[in-house]
Amino acid sequence: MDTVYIRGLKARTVVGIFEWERRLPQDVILDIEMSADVRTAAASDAIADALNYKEVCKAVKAHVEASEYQLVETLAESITRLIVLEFDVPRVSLVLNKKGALTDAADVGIRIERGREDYADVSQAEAS
Ligand SMILES: Nc1nc2c(c(=O)[nH]1)N=C([C@H](O)[C@@H](O)CO)CN2
Repeated sequence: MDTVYIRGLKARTVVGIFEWERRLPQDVILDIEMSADVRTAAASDAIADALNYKEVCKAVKAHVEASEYQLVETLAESITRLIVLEFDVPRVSLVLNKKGALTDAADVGIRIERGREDYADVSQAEAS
């Protein structure tokens, strides 16, 4: 399987457990790797056959900026769910970097990997 990736996607959102974090939006930086078979797009040279990374960026940024989660875990899970279900991606790996959250650390965050099987119940419910 091939990979379509996005690195360093920046979005501003309310995320955190402290009172000041509920008031002040912060930047999160996302690195995303999506499994994809790129052979059809390579043969046709048509964007319609490709996993369009610009469309993924647009959808993820809009989703993150509208969200208000407490934990990076919840935010990360919601992003992988969106990518798998809305873009029909078999497997996605996400690094969510919450830069500036801790003064004594360069950055903190979370890395998760999810696949269609993780959201199988949702896919079935939406199909019926
Ligand atoms: N595993 C996690 N630990 C912490 C989180 C989190 O979302 N997941 N969040 C915080 C605070 O909001 C922090 O970002 C600001 O001090 C602390 N630990």
